Amino acid sequence: MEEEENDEKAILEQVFGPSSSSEDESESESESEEEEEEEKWDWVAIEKVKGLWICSNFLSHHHQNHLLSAINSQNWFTSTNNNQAMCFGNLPSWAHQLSHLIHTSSSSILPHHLHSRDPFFDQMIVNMYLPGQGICPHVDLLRFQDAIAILSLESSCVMHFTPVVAAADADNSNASSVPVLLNPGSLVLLSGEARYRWKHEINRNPGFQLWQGIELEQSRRISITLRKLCPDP
Ligand SMILES: O=C(O)CCC(=O)C(=O)O
Ligand SMILES: [Fe+2]
Repeated sequence: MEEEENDEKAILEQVFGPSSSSEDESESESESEEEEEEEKWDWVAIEKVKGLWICSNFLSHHHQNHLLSAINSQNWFTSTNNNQAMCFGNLPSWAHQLSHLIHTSSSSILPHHLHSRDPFFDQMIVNMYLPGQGICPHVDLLRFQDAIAILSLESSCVMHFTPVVAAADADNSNASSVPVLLNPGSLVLLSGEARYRWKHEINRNPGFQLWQGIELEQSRRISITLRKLCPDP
């Protein structure tokens, strides 16, 4: 167990630098200590959606900032008409290391046949959403294997999951929609039913981003989706 924790720490340091390094001058010592705490990953199963897990504290503020700097240095979103970047096969080193980190953290929640595949992920989409922008209900393409990870950065949002097979009573379809809060630094993992039998959606139109009755304030949101392609037929 202790060995596993050391392993996690080593990976985090490799990816983001030592957590004690204070690149952000405004970061106080007590905040750094808090972030050390945050490196313990708490996976929570979303009960109604089998195979859906969230870790709200997957990355500390410090590590989110490192990741955002790495994304910014790719210059993907400097032009206003570009809001998506895709990589196949050769992921940038920071994404490769993020994949490694997700792999390490998910050993107890993913079925063995998914956790043991190599490479764990070989495809990445980075999406940039301005306030009001989201993604329509969908199931990810079947060209991707099971087990999909989505990391959120910058702005919180609510992702809704709805069953692919709609409830017989159409009026009741809202009742079976399951909201999940994706805060910055959170990671969701979808496998099995969550990946194949539920659609996911982010509606950031005014009035739709409600969490516990309160409308979330929106700013730019960046997400990193990691998946693995199916082998060629
Ligand atoms: O941006 C997100 O959080 C979700 C992205 C997504 O579902 C997709 O690219 O298939
Ligand atoms: Fe998706």
